[in-house]
Amino acid sequence: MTSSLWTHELSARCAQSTFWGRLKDNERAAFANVAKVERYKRGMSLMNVGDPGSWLAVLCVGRVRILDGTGDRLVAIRVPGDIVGEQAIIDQQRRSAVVVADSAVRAAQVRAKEFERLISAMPRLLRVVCTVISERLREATLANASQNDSFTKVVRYLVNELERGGGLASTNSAVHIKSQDQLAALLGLSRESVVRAFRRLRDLGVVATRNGVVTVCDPLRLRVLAR
Ligand SMILES: Nc1ncnc2c1ncn2[C@@H]1O[C@@H]2COP(=O)(O)O[C@H]2[C@H]1O
Repeated sequence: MTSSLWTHELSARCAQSTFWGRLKDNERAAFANVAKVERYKRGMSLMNVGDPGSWLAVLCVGRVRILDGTGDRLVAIRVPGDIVGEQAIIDQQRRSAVVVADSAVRAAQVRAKEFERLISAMPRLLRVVCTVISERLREATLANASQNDSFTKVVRYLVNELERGGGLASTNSAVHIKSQDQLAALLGLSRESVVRAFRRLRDLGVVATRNGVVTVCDPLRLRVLAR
């Protein structure tokens, strides 16, 4: 695949909140210029905990699971436009997690040295990497603080409803709730905590709410928040 083809397709499809979605055209072109697209079959490992990190990648096609050191716990799911393997390049430590292809994957890989050159020439790239890492930290803080609290209950309720309807994988699936009062009663929560949970989910860009219909805009992120 020529670089102009994959960059064009990825730019058209990826979410604005991803690493690639945040880049300017000239930054995308510079990245693509030094990247090599590699293919992985479902189940193949891209990275293992403890490996030295000599490259990072932007996912072009497919999705990957991020698993913790035991290889058992799902930490995150990354989708086209997301960057993986950036931590070992930034802090020059070993790989922090296992990265496994969850489908057929294509990833545009850039070697550490090339990436160093890119960020020297285009320092904003480093800021974009920092933004992505900062968002991840925020999510982790939120997930930690909210284990088994009202937020998690609301998130898990939405995940269950989507799974029942078979819609977890697709974006913009709808969950119908009669009212926030009734949902609060169903989950044994106060109305205020349900309102707060939906506000957080809207702020994170995970759901939109309107007239008793909850539209799940980012089902993968919802799944990760439910863990
Ligand atoms: N909590 C997380 N959320 C999303 N991605 C992660 C998380 N932890 C590790 N990763 C990714 O998994 C990669 C494993 O290799 P690195 O440590 O180089 O870089 C890591 C990140 O790109």
